[in-house]
Amino acid sequence: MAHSAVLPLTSGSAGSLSGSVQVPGDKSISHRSLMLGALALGETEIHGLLEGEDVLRTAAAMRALGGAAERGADGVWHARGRGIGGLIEPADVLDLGNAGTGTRLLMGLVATYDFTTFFTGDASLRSRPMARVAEPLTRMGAQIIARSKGRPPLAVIGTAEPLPITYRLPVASAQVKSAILLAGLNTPGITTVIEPEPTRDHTELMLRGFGAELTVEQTPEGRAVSLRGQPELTGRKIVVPGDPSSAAFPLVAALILPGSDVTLPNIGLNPHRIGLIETLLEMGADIQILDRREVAGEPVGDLRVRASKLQGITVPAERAPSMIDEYPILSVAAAFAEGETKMLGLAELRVKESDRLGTMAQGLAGCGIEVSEGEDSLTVRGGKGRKPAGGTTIAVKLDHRIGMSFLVLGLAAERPVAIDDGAAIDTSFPGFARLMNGLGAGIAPLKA
Ligand SMILES: O=C(O)C1=C[C@@H](OP(=O)(O)O)[C@@H](O)[C@H](O)C1
Ligand SMILES: C=C(OP(=O)(O)O)C(=O)O
Repeated sequence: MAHSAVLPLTSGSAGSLSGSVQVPGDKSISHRSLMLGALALGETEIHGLLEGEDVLRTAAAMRALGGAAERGADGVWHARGRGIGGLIEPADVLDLGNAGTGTRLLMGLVATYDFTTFFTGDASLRSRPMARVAEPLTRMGAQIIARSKGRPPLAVIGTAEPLPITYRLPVASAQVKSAILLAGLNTPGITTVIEPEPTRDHTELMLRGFGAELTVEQTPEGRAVSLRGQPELTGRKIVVPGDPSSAAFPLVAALILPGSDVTLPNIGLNPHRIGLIETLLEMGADIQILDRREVAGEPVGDLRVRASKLQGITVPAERAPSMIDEYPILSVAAAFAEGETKMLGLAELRVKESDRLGTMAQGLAGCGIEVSEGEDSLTVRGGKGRKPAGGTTIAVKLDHRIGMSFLVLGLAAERPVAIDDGAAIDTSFPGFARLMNGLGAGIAPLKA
């Protein structure tokens, strides 16, 4: 899996979008299903796995740790494990590419094994803070040696005698929560994570589904998740729903292109993931949720989206964990709304694949949009009856969500918008340009 070649893309003014398209599988659920499937005894069958670069790196890492994770000719993935305690020391460095989730969750998974694992990734991953995971894992007995500020490359020296901990999350992060719970799998006794602000709970749902004993309790300090260590996990069937964070791009494109009517079937609607839908509905979006159902333990539904007049609103800080990856595309929607949209509580955006607050503010300004960047907030002033000017090239800094956001903006701007490199889009949304063009968009390679 070599890092892909640079791929400049451009998107120009499109008419309306119409049709029905299935977005790829959920990235969070895909990582977790490979990890738990390659730990559990017996076979885990995974339908609809996201075959994006980030997830393929996790599959390779699980194989290096002694598990099995293979794609069948029919597109169904099969994982098989050696049971809790059965992982083996990888013979080489694990290269997780662009994936923060893969890296942080795997750091937890290997921390309670008596061996050493080395991690690295691309330039974006090597700039991301891992101390937030290293700190609780150290309390459990592991040692982590990293570059300054906890950045990769790093080594996790696992412990042969792990200690269960009770840990209160200092930042709202499903990745940190999950890393501790996964470390707790090979730890005797009860490991507890307390989260003052609830974050996505796919790890909890899936651990239970594989047979672990896990309880969730509301305490004065927050939501306390407790896992009994050394469970016997057994393989199961997993059906991965469409990723709501990927659906966000065609969804917002349909809202801002007059006359559009798009259906996005089979989208995950976990309550900890739908902050964007909630926000857009408050802004006046015409989004219908059809045929709500439960598939393999996760809520799912079909979204029908029609072009809408949007109004600016204030998005409260407490909503951030349920739409943390959606602020780049929300800020594009805000550029087409009447009035001001204020997004609060965004400090975590500074430590994603790029500093998403800075990258969005700069890019929107470059497209002629009035925007102001606070330390942990972003305010976008849209409307005034004019389309954003566009007509610029955005440096995406290896950030898939920045790339896709500006390509969506270009569809509805006065002049085309280009991105310097769309290769990173494959990390979470392979086939993005093809899918968007199938709905009527005009996204194409940028000719030199
Ligand atoms: O647990 C996960 O799968 C994820 C959690 C979020 O990160 P944080 O936990 O750092 O907020 C999110 O940004 C990321 O894309 C996926
Ligand atoms: C932040 C993201 O992913 P990760 O942390 O896994 O790199 C994302 O997909 O927007």
